[in-house]
Amino acid sequence: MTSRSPAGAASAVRLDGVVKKFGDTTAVNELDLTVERAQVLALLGPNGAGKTTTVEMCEGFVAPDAGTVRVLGLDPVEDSDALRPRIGVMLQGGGAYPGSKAGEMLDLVASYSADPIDPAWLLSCLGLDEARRTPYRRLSGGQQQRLALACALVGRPELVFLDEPTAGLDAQARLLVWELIDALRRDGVSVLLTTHLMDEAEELADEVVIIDHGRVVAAGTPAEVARTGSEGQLWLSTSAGLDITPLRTTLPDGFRVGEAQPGRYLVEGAIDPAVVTAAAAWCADQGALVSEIRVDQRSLEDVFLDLTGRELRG
Ligand SMILES: Nc1ncnc2c1ncn2[C@@H]1O[C@H](COP(=O)(O)OP(=O)(O)OP(=O)(O)O)[C@@H](O)[C@H]1O
Repeated sequence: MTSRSPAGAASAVRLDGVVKKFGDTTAVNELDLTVERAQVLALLGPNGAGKTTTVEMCEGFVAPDAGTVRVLGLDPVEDSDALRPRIGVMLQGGGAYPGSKAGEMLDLVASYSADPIDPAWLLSCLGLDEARRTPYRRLSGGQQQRLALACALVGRPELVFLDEPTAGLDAQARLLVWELIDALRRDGVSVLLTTHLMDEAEELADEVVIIDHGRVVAAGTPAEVARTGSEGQLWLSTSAGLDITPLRTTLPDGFRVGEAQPGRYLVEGAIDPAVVTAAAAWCADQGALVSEIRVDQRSLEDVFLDLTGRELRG
């Protein structure tokens, strides 16, 4: 991935050749990853792929065995005091005192920040007005999740780490969190999120990185990743009996072209905009009018399963 940060500004997150081992297990293996400023990057991978370990290294909770980790240009372990006020961390159920009330908890986290967002306003944004005086242990799972998000955001961070931010939320709360993440990006906040939900990555992420066994197996925009290594299909409906040789000759090696049914032509291969243009031009050259062009898209989930396998992970 190329650096697209403004001149002088470090990327929000940059990992180069990062390795982390736990005994015989290599959780993260020569990982390179960049989150640009004001970008949402979704880190995807099956269970045990190394997502949490990667994020924990960025947060400074775990030190890498090799390679470099830079967050807002700083070393998250060495420079943790300088970094802490500038980042937001959403912990899964962690760090809470079970007896303390939701409002008190958020007020406490806000008190650590020089310029916090108004906690009452944030609770209201996240639909937690009524939960303000509720002890943490009495909050529903979805309310605890939204409170964790509020705690990550109350200090106006430049960069937020969100670990499965919508896991266990109902459809309404999920939409609310998606809108909030989108608003953060518009405000220039960078977001590194992990998720198991492909539609969440497709909806929110500027960049998607799929990791498996601690290595990157695909990276790019959701649309780019959905095209990764995939065979696509282009269907053209037009006059029957056209000469397909010119189209075959125009397309690079590896494409298959045929008339599947009279007047319905199928092109198989790595379909991109240039292939669609070539197919339309081929029809025009033969004086044939196209009544329909359809590209069968593969989903991010199809590609994810192709790359990481379909068997269950422990
Ligand atoms: N503290 C630890 N001690 C020993 N092994 C660990 C430790 N933390 C992680 N691992 C191992 O490292 C590998 C990567 O784990 P990690 O939690 O980073 O994966 P993940 O992608 O976040 O998985 P999940 O989607 O299940 O949360 C796994 O094999 C895990 O068992």
